[in-house]
Amino acid sequence: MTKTRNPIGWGYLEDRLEDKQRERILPAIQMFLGGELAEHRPPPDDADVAILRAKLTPPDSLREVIATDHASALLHAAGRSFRDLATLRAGNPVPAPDLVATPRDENELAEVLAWASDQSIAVIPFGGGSSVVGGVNPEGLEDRNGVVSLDLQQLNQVIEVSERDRVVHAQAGILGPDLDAALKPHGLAVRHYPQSYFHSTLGGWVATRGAGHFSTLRAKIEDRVQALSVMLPDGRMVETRPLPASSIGPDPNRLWCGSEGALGVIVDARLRVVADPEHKLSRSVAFDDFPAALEATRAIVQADLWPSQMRVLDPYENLVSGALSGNPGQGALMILGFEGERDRSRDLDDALAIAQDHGGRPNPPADSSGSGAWRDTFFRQPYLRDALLDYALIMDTFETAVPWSALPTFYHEVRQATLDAVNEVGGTGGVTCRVTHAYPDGVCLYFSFYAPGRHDSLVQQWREIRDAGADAVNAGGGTQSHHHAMGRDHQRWAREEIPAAFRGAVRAARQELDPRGIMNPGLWFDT
Ligand SMILES: Cc1cc2nc3c(=O)[nH]c(=O)nc-3n(C[C@H](O)[C@H](O)[C@H](O)COP(=O)(O)OP(=O)(O)OC[C@H]3O[C@@H](n4cnc5c(N)ncnc54)[C@H](O)[C@@H]3O)c2cc1C
Repeated sequence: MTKTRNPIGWGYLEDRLEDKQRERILPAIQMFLGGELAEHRPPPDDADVAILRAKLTPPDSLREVIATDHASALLHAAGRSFRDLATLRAGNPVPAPDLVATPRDENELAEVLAWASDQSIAVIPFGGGSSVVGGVNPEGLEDRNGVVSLDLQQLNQVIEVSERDRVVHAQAGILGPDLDAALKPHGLAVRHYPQSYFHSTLGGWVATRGAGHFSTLRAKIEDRVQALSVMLPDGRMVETRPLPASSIGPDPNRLWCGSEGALGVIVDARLRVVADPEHKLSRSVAFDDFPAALEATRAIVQADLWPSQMRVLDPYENLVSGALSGNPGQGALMILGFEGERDRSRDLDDALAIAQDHGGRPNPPADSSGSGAWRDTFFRQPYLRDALLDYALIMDTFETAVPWSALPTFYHEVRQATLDAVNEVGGTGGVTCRVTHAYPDGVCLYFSFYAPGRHDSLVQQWREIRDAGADAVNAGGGTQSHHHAMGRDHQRWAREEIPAAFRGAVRAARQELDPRGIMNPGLWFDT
């Protein structure tokens, strides 16, 4: 069955939470909130969401690949952050692309770019549209002659699977599950599972420097990019050489990893993949508190054990996510996963021993109260967020990374600043945190916050909380994003994070590759 993308919500319309599922969860939400939710207000009909756009006339030669209808423009008007979804429901006209181009091959892609260049029309590459940082939103582009959303979903072929090199070469618009399906017969897998796995693309992962399933070693997608093909706005193709490593100057792949559509269109990528693991093991470990669990995490990653997954929930996250699946957790919880071609039970035993040295209490292997329950909640969360938006619940996340030496102070300060803002805005609510990725020198902390909002001012309320969290991250020396990218939303803080000379170098690279400035303008250090 072909499913329909929800133009103003997460994922597919067919997979939305059913009323009875929502009703089952509401009491737990009310309990954690310690306050009342606003009245239920269903989302508007798509057709009633007003969009702002100019009228552009595409050349006849492109008519077959260009859509001008309201539904297409609406679907491409925003990513899928809380801000995006709340904005789409707010009742004000939303900036949208004037046209949506969906080229079917590289020739059509070149033609779209040539037309846009010629007419000084902004082009915003669009993979799955799951950006949570304002990466695909045509905002602040009123000075352009128009905006085209460049949907890459038709460039979705697997070009080659090299079993020998363990590399897949595929077009950028392919979705996560389709890439894995092509690898399965070869006994290979990407095993890159962002929470947006079903709705994000290879090109989007690379363009945002995303992260997924692996918590160590292969955490970031840029470490797995072997080579890229990028089309510049003048139609030139840049192809980097497939190499396992090189020291011939700065790495060209790294210029486009994280380029967020601003340095050309990633047309295809060669990605290092892994053998579909024969062995998978997981255990959860209970800790009295988060600092003890963090110390155990550090000791495990510094012991060269490289767990494939290492999620560490602070007590608030453990309580809330457990309760949503009917089993509230106490204290902090570490979820350890080891997978691979060989049996990794010895690594798991060593990691468990280290965890015990730090006060951890391993749960029995079959205990599903830890890992399984948490994973289910994780994948359903975006649909839950939509359902709770009907009650004006502010529910969002932000992620950062810091060195171990900044912890646990950084955690406490960012959490407290965010919690203060939550209480200021909603009168009640909560902030939770989990470790999602761990490195020998530091860790990625992923914060979630929730507060009761008001239907008429959700975006402003969200912004107050989000800004407080971002300010605290900045003050503590963390990055504004470990894997969600900069987008339009993080520019204010990114300016402080990135040295001025490097910002200048990026601007110069942009001038060289895109002299007319049509590629995703307004992003990065333009202003
Ligand atoms: C519920 C939810 C959960 C998420 N979980 C994760 C997670 O676990 N890990 C994670 O890393 N991210 C996560 N994200 C963020 C998002 O899914 C990632 O940033 C993802 O990599 C974006 O891929 P996409 O194909 O949807 O790209 P899009 O959202 O379409 O685009 C993202 C940016 O990349 C540019 N772009 C896209 N394709 C190309 C291309 N071919 N060439 C040049 N530029 C391009 C766009 O212009 C834009 O700036 C999540 C988002 C949501 C909504």
